[in-house]
Amino acid sequence: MAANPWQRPTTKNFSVLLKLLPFLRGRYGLFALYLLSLLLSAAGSLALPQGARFLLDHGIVQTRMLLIASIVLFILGLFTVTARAAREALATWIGQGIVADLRQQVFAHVLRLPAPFYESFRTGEVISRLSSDVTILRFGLAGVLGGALQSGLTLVGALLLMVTTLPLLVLPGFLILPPLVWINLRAGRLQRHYSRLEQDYLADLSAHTEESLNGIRVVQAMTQETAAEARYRADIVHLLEQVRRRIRVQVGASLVSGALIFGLLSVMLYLGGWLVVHGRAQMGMLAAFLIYALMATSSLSTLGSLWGQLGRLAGATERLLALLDETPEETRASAVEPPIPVAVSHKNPPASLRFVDVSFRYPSRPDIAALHHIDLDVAPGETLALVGASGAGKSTLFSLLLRHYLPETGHILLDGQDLRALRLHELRRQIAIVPQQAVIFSMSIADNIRMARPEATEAALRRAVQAARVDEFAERLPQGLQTHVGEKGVALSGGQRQRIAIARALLRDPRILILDEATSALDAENERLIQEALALLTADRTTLVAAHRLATIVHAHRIAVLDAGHLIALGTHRELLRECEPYRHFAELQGLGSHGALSQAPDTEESGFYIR
Ligand SMILES: Nc1ncnc2c1ncn2[C@@H]1O[C@H](COP(=O)(O)OP(=O)(O)OP(=O)(O)O)[C@@H](O)[C@H]1O
Repeated sequence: MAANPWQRPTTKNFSVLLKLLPFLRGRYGLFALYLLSLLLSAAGSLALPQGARFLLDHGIVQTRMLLIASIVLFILGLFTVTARAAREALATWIGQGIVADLRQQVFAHVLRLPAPFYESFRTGEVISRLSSDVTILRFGLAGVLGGALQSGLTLVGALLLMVTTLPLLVLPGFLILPPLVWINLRAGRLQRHYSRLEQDYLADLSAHTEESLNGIRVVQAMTQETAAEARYRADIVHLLEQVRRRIRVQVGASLVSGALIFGLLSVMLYLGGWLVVHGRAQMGMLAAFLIYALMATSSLSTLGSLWGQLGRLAGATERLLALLDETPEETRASAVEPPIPVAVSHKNPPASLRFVDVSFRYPSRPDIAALHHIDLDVAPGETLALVGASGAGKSTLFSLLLRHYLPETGHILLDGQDLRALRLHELRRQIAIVPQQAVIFSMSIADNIRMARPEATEAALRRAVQAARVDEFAERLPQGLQTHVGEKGVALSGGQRQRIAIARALLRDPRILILDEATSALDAENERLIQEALALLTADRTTLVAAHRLATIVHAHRIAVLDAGHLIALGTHRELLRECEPYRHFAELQGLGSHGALSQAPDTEESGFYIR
């Protein structure tokens, strides 16, 4: 099962269901109608035995009376059936409406949860809550809560009528009530426990499904199908084990309760019959009493079995509401300082950036600092390259800039303003990133690009498409730019996906551009073409580029060398070749040493070169 215990909220009481009450807002009228139909249908059902009592006590002596009785029965039946149908329809409609609202609210909320949340919370778990827990609520809210209300009302009504009909016969009921309640409470608790485990295994199943299918190519390439299947099978076995236990408790409880209930009814029949034989009660009274007793006991056992399901419902509600309790990104940051709106226009000049003593550790790896006391100034319009071995901290710096995480110490300033003081939306509107692996959504190529700036004109889209060389492969597709690319863009090559990501950045026209190994998926020819597009893109805007291939960044204004989270040197390519041993070594490995591209690389006079 999943190792992280905080992902598994448990519930010992049902008060969590009360938290669904705010979702009734806007449905009060329907809910009042529902309560009315609930009352009327219960009243109708409880009135029927009175007819039987009347007929039995007075005997069927006249055909006229029989006719009236039949008509009354028909009208009462019709009334009850109508009220019941209205009750069920309203319960289902209100229940489904509440679940739809809740689901929508939870989805909107998880979309805004920050990177640290997704570090410790598997996406499969979130998906499971939005699917299987929602399903429990969808079927349970009307069925279980509605059923509980109806059975509770019928029980109270039937008990009252039993007391008013033959009060003496109610007394034996007190004998079996305590064991009956105890059995049902105990069974309910056990069922709740097993249901919770069942849900946990279902969540694991979802997480494993998601992981395996997301990485299907890797699973297949590494011939891990059998291992993935075995993991899945193990979850199913555990799941079925919980189902088996739950059924065992359910069957045991209903057998024992059934035996107690029918024992009680037999005693009541015997005692009631004795009263009739001795003239102390009438036949009709006894018949009505027994019908009410049957109604009361069957309501009681329905409530007993619903008790277990109520726990399931409470568990599912708690899981979904727990997601709503997670703090979204904007709130986290604005708690630090009040948000200050920033006017953004595409005509704005390039931004300046400052990293002041920035250190950071990932929440999931608190023992290792991914960045140590980084001090770095990036001038407006400057292209600053970040180089360093894998894991040096380049992408982490970008994540901090995008405020996926907040620095542990220090500040990042954009145009002199702390990122924490900016509204997240405003900050990210000013930045475009071309990541190492472009994420393509299942929609047309045009829409994939347009998501960077939905309001962009057709002409702007065309320009971005041409500059990023998307047109070269899009023209060969059946519907050109309108071609729907499959889930995650499986129909596209890595290079084609990257070109779409570059087109997105071009269309976004940001003040700050982040290129995180943007051309690593391209072949030499495409890389050359894209470099031209990137030159357009980086001109006149502040750019941060991470690259392993130095050839792609020798023309950057300055290059920052990172090593295990430390900024060890900063300068132009020439300066670094001269003064920075790790950089020289790096360059020589790539044939760019002092005899290579050095001579062509620019050497900005005031580069602010230093080595730490
Ligand atoms: N989500 C994460 N959780 C925990 N540690 C992480 C996470 N992402 C990166 N790290 C760690 O932080 C350090 C810096 O990683 P980062 O991804 O910033 O390196 P990088 O220089 O971008 O590497 P690459 O060139 O391979 O992309 C590494 O030690 C890495 O293992």
